[in-house]
Amino acid sequence: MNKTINMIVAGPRGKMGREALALIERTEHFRLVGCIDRKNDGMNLRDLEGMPAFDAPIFTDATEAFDQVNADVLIELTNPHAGYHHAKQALIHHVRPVVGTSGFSTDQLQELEELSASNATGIVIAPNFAIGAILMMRFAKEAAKYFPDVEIIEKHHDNKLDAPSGTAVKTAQLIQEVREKHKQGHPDEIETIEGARGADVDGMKIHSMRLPGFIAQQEVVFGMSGQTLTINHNSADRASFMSGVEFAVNEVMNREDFVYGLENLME
Ligand SMILES: NC(=O)C1=CN([C@@H]2O[C@H](COP(=O)(O)OP(=O)(O)OC[C@H]3O[C@@H](n4cnc5c(N)ncnc54)[C@H](OP(=O)(O)O)[C@@H]3O)[C@@H](O)[C@H]2O)C=CC1
Ligand SMILES: O=C(O)C1=N[C@H](C(=O)O)C[C@H](O)C1
Repeated sequence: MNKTINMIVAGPRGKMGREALALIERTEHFRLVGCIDRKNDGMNLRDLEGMPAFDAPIFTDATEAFDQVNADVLIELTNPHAGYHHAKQALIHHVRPVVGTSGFSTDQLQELEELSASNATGIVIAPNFAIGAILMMRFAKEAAKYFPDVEIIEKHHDNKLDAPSGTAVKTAQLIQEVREKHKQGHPDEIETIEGARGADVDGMKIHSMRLPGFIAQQEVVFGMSGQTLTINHNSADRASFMSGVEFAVNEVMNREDFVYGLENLME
């Protein structure tokens, strides 16, 4: 039998937070001990339509939450500003964060890595929890060894705060490990409208679409003379992320280090 894992969820009323609460409810050894929300308007989680009936306390202050509740893991699903603060407070209190929130800067990631080391507390930051997205990134890295010209097109719902997506940034970083820096396209190309060629990472391009109707989709398009190769991943619902959240929570319990990307926890 698995040991019970006590959890705090940050962002419980959000689209991902709600899925995380449902995951906790259906997983025998997961237990919700608290939530961190932006506001506490007296509304209990059980008052919200479609939410599992938990009695866990809701905190608006992360420090207070970690001081008052005995938690093993923080599931962080808010926004880059709040998420960074929550993850930091969790590490300071020796609570292991599992972070889905995207949009952290390189400096913030480094600070969290240092804090994880100085507190000997594990943290998993997953730019994408969906197994298909992890495989898309792995296949893209493999393909980049043979196709050095590549552009990433990510498509998300129009409530997304960060661009490019965490997944696109991570994909570009994995490709960077095998691709030599070089400028793509015509050497003399000019943008007649600024931004037309997208964001630039060592000469490869990232394009971010934001439209209602999308949840999360990414295409990694490779090209060489006479052929193109497209690797496409689509999350059609947010439940697609939850097996990855479950996996990360179980794994982080055995870690005392900083892990950036679920692929680092897979064989
Ligand atoms: N790694 C992955 O696989 C995935 C990651 N994500 C990422 O997860 C994050 C959440 O996404 P999503 O659920 O779609 O976003 P939502 O906007 O639906 O939810 C975010 C929630 O966080 C709350 N919130 C905002 N500020 C704070 C705060 N200071 N303290 C506590 N709660 C706060 C919001 O409250 P309010 O509405 O009142 O502001 C809202 O309920 C994003 O960064 C997204 O990119 C999303 C999908 C998959
Ligand atoms: O905001 C989202 O929705 C998503 N965010 C993550 C990202 O930035 O890559 C993961 C997934 O794409 C959904």
